[in-house]
Amino acid sequence: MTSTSSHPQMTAYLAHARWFAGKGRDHVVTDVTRVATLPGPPTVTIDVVDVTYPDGSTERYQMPLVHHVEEQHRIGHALVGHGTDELDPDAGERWTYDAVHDREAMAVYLQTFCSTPSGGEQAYGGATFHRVGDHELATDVHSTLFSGEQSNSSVAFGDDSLLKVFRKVTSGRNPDIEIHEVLTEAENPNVAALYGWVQAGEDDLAMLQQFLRTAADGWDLALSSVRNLFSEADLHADEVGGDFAGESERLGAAVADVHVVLREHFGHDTVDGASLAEQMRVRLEAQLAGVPPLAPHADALRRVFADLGDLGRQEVHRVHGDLHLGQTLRTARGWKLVDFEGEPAKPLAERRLPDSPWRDVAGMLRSFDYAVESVVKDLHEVGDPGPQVEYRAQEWRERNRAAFLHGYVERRVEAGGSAMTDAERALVDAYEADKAVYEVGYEARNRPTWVDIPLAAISRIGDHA
Ligand SMILES: Nc1ncnc2c1ncn2[C@@H]1O[C@H](COP(=O)(O)OP(=O)(O)O)[C@@H](O)[C@H]1O
Ligand SMILES: O=P(O)(O)O[C@H]1O[C@H](CO)[C@@H](O[C@H]2O[C@H](CO)[C@@H](O)[C@H](O)[C@H]2O)[C@H](O)[C@H]1O
Repeated sequence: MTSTSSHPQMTAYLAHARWFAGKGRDHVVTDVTRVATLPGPPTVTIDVVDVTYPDGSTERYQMPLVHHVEEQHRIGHALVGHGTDELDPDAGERWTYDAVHDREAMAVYLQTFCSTPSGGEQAYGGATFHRVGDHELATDVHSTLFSGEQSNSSVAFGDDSLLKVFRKVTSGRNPDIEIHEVLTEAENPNVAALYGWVQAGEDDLAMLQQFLRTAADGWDLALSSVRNLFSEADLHADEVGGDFAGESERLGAAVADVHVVLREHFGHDTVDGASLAEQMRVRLEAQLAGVPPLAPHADALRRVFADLGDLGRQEVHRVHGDLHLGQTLRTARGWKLVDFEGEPAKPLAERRLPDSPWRDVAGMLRSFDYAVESVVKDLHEVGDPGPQVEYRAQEWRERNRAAFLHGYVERRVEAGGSAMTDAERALVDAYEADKAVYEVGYEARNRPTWVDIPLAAISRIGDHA
């Protein structure tokens, strides 16, 4: 059922939603399609809205909605609209809210998953709920919306399961679900187990997975290690409390383990190394047009990619695609990787293509640089941290990058792969430059005060080119 009249309330709600990519641009919700009504009470619907921009481009977003007869003051911040619902006029006047903010609505989602048979599926209108494995979902629990929601909305059910509602609807299999399903079936210990998902036709709408109760964010852990080091400027990284190198090495092994499963399951191929270098050059040229701070480094970067030399054939397979410390969680049972959606800006079809595993490795290496430099940046805000801190920063960066790489390569060799070749080392260096180029664009758009971190890395690369 679709409504094509104007939707001013929905248009206004999107303008302030954190996950709405069109914030700050003129936009209008042109169509609303009701995909499903879930068995309540309260009445919960899954709507998909079409957003149109002045240049004629369109995007689709998912809006799980809860419709109450009475106003719900406790979730007033999530009010989408009040009045008669065009898609259900017989229901009379209702107060409609973004469902992820409402515990009663989330209990309906959970109940719907519970009544879906293990390993089976159940359809509600145009939405199909799927269950994976035999985990018995806890139902006597409260739901909590994660406050850091960015491109999606994540809701924890107690400390048992986690629902991730994908906001931007893109046609085709969502790589996060697809990869979690494969790694769960392979019993890989480095991800949260997949418990189920919601699908509408060809589109994946949401994913239910194991809640990692003992998880600590890898980015936060790395920052506290750096801060520890800086608090004792006379001590080396291996002498001061909070040394991270052991964790970095284990994280490298975890990434290698995940790569082994992805390679086996989705298959692998080889491509001419020169074509990977050419892709980096093309990405650079595309970024240069819209990101002025990159311009002074353009020639040095072009040289880095042009000088890659004869890399021979290089292996490609499915990878994470946007790996950094913020996508890692340290639990009591070791490291877990999250968010296999790939680079957010890329079209979905491209994110599912095989890619070089060294791209993920380079993403993590860049992240160790980010961790240390973001703490240095904080120190600069309160005065000059002095040369000793710069020296320690470099020490932390090199120590943890080396440990991660060692952990990765060693596990790869244990799994039957080869040691790192000179060509692969050159490829990792180039992927780091490539990622730093992407980061300059990302920071210029989202966090302009951070742009110096990838720019400084590019300058260092340029000095050696
Ligand atoms: N299975 C999980 N258990 C507990 N916390 C998780 C789990 N998966 C992700 N998280 C937390 O939720 C945050 C958002 O998850 P993520 O998959 O990166 O969503 P998004 O696509 O919105 O960025 C992560 O930074 C992580 O801290
Ligand atoms: O939103 P995603 O997590 O998919 O990734 C995007 O945002 C990241 C920032 O949160 C960005 O990562 C960059 O900043 C990180 C620190 O905040 C740092 O660890 C990464 O190395 C750095 O690339 C990521 O690139 C972007 O795709």
